[in-house]
Amino acid sequence: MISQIEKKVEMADEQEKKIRITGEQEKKVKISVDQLDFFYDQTHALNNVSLDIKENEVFALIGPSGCGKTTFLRVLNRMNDLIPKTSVKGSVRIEDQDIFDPGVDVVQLRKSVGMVFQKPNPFPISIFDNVAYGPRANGIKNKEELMGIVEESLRQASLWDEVKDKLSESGTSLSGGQQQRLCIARVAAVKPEIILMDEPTSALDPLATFKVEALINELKQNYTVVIVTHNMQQASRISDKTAFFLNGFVIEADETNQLFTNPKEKQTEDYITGKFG
Ligand SMILES: Nc1ncnc2c1ncn2[C@@H]1O[C@H](COP(=O)(O)OP(=O)(O)OP(=O)(O)O)[C@@H](O)[C@H]1O
Repeated sequence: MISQIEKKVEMADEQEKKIRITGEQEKKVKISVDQLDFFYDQTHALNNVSLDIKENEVFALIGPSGCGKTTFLRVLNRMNDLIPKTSVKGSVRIEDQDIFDPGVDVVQLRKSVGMVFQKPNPFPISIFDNVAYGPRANGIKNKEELMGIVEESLRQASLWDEVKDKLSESGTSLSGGQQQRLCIARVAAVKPEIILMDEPTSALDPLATFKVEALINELKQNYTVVIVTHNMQQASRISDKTAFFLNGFVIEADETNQLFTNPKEKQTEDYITGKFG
């Protein structure tokens, strides 16, 4: 009798394992980049880049200075459009939409692909107004609705408990790490699908870095996160996949664990073992 029960439990475990593995395989591709080239006038900053980034994963971009990581990140919400004499070839699709299609509403694109910068950049207005800024710009005026969005966004950014009693104080009065989490709340408030982060912890101390890393790990439940980092330990701590960039090329992209423990390319190995960079 006992062994029958044990067998049933075992079968149920197997079944669950199968479902989970199938679930993993069915993760949708959120961003599909195909043969992407990017130029700043004559500078060929990205060269034939093809990558798939899946939903609800943290995707890290690593590589030495000037290899194209930030350029790649900024292509994803067409921030580079703002720089004169730039040009792009190839395609970037977010789900079914080609983001370079002339019909694309770039303002809408930047709402669904939010960005967090290296240096925390809260507006010199209250904590509440910082987070409510985007929703207000989208036409939400109702005070209760705004309050709900502000609380939800600050909770998502793991900042609510620290600021709930001082929402009217200036965003710039917070510590660097809190300011960065405020910026993440500001992005979350417009309900993006993708969050781009350009070295979001490089201006923070170790404790603040730890908090933002923990937050990134939680954010992937609701968002796809693409993050540039100079810190390889950070990439290995927080990301599911990593792409190694060099001179505008993607040399290797793989599961983070695989890329750091068993890289396929010699250049990747040399970089992660500190032979150059
Ligand atoms: N606004 C710009 N105008 C002209 N060239 C640029 C501009 N931004 C970047 N570049 C050039 O494009 C190439 C890629 O730069 P990018 O900033 O994407 O590299 P990165 O890997 O993010 O570097 P870092 O790690 O130092 O931030 C470099 O040769 C850089 O000089």
